[in-house]
Amino acid sequence: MVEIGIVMGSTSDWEVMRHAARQLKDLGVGYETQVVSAHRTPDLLFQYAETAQARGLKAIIAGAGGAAHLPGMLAAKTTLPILGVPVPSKYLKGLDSLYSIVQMPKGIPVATFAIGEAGAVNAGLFAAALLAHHDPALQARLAEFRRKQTESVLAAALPELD
Ligand SMILES: Nc1c(C(=O)O)ncn1[C@@H]1O[C@H](COP(=O)(O)O)[C@@H](O)[C@H]1O
Repeated sequence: MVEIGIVMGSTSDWEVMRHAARQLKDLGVGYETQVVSAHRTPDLLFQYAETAQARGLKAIIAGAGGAAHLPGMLAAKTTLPILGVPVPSKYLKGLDSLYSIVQMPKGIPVATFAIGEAGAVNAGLFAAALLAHHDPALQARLAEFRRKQTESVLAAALPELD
């Protein structure tokens, strides 16, 4: 069952956004992926947002770079939670993406994550946490992910000096 939408402004965002998909896949969460752009495919954006809830989506992860209007415009057209991922941009290194996504006017919220891979990973984990609220098996898988992460950090050794 597809419950999370992962959308991005361009195919060039996939290198970052695939990390959100990876988390969801590893946790057994059903997701779909699609390129949707507020600027380049505005009609598709409206259609995607307006049909998302009826199609069974519970949240949408939206990644975009530069003048990143995609997450905010989705949030304007659906009351589903929108998880915004600022994709690094060529000249401003993603600060433009971050500011575009995080500085929403009051009344239309977008949950904004870190720039780049860490943001995409955490958006995936956060989406899973939203669903886990009503899914004990998923909650257990998330807890196991945390347990293994802790284990690998504790097992890590720092390099010796020459
Ligand atoms: N920020 C947006 C939106 C949007 O917000 O609707 N649509 C595309 N883009 C961004 O443009 C950047 C460059 O895109 P190209 O690599 O296709 O030129 C991408 O990071 C994309 O998210």
